[in-house]
Amino acid sequence: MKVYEVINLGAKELQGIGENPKLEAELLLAYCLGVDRINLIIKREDEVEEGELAKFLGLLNMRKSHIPYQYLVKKQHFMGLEFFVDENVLIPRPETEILVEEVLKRVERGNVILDIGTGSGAIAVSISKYFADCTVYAVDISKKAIEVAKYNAEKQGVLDRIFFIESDLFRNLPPNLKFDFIVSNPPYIKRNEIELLQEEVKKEPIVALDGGEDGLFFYRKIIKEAPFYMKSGGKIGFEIGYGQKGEITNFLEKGGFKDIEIIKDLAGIDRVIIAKYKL
Ligand SMILES: C[S@@+](CC[C@H](N)C(=O)[O-])C[C@H]1O[C@@H](n2cnc3c(N)ncnc32)[C@H](O)[C@@H]1O
Repeated sequence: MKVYEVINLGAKELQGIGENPKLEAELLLAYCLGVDRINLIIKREDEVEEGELAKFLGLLNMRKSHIPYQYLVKKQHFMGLEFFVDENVLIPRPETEILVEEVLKRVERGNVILDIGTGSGAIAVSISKYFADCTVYAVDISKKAIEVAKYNAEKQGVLDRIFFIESDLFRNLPPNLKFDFIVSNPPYIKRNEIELLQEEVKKEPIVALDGGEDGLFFYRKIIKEAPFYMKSGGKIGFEIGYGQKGEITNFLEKGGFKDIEIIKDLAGIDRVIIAKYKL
């Protein structure tokens, strides 16, 4: 079969699975051929070798079982950078770029930043890449996520600027460390809503999704403990879920934070919250 025929077959097979079956078929085939998607145009009329076709059909089947294509092609773009992803980490989302952009607007030279729940390292690596003059600590409770994040940091040439620590929130941080900025995109799905999520999302690590009974477990806990780890005048920034602004604002106000700012995403949903600790 020729390249374009394989793409058409894939797109047909993926009808009703993803949002853009043709694009996904192209991405899967490009991965099997070891080329960028753009090269498929030049290769349109080329014959696909038997082994490559078998690999493609295997991936197609996996995609039909709702495994996100990013896990199959092992990558996702975030902040213009290519991140390796596998089933041990959440696939970085475009909404999270808003959090990174807002942090980048506020970070100052020499700042020490903490990323809680780093996953693929999307936030920590992007901050480090686009603002070299800072030190980043990145923690995650998942050892496998830390391995992925380290790999991504190395790929982007920022491994020497990020300290990766396997840790339950603040627990394993070096003593007496105080941060200028604490940033987190914590798990924020209500536990009883996880079952209702899209099949693809349910293939992502549960530890990256489960925000406890009310989805607010991590905000409550981080906001309560953060003051022990923040410099006076330091900032905290979270990605938040739909409808969570009110309660999280409340936690922040009660926790001694002020100058609370809310940033909406492109859909007009309150997506990022930033606040200052005292001073
Ligand atoms: C929503 S994901 C965010 C991943 C990544 N920061 C991003 O924005 O794409 C949440 C992350 O928090 C981590 N996590 C969950 N519980 C944790 C805990 N108690 N301490 C540290 N990290 C935790 C998960 O392993 C997961 O990687």
